[in-house]
Amino acid sequence: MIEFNRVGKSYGGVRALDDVSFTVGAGSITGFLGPNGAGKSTAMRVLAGLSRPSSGAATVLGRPYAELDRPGSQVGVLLDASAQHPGRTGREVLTLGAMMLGLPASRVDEVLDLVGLTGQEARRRVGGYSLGMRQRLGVGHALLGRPRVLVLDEPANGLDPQGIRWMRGLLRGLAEAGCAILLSSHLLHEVEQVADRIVMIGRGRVLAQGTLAELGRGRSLEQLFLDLTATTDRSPA
Ligand SMILES: Nc1ncnc2c1ncn2[C@@H]1O[C@H](COP(=O)(O)OP(=O)(O)OP(=O)(O)O)[C@@H](O)[C@H]1O
Repeated sequence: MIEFNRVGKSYGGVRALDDVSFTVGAGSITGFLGPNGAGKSTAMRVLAGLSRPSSGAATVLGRPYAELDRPGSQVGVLLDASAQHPGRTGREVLTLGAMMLGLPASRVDEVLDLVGLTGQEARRRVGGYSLGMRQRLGVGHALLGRPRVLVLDEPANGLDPQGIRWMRGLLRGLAEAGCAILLSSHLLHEVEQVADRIVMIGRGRVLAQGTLAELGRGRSLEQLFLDLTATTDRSPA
């Protein structure tokens, strides 16, 4: 459902992605890991059509994002939970999103319920939201069109323990319903619990991919991460 095929991306002399290939299938959650500056957000931006690859191709449901019919209904994207207009209320953000997708207003209430934002919270301006509330709103925005593919950049960042548990249940439920989920996170313990597969990158290159059992061979995800990234610098060449 998600496919990176030899994707490269350069910014001037900086090689942010170098020959990146992996897939995410229906009904599975892939944890996308790597140190700061490894290229995770760049890869997700390329996948969501916000940035052009310098080489190779990233496709969703067999096509580049920009060529999808009604992409917002097929692919849910959360790249920056703080990107929402601070002057709008949570309900306004979701209502505008629903209008863009041609969805009934009732979907806004369903989504608020799904992400655990109360009616009172939804009436507040996003500028006054905590990071955790913004994450819930961002996930809700991504889920509006009941997409089959989800691309989430650090959605658990800023959530409290209850929020993290809620997110885990939500993502597992979506995957069980057939959704393909690409999830970046620095919360390794969380990824360990929720992801079926791991793709680890460093300096823009895929360092390892597979199930944790295949890759870890008894090591925790944290130890695997530290072992694999010990030999790579944080930033691209
Ligand atoms: N618009 C840009 N212009 C120039 N360089 C960029 C741009 N976007 C990203 N980079 C560089 O590309 C590299 C990869 O950055 P990216 O944000 O994708 O990493 P990341 O793995 O998401 O990091 P983090 O875990 O810190 O979010 C970094 O060296 C970054 O400085």
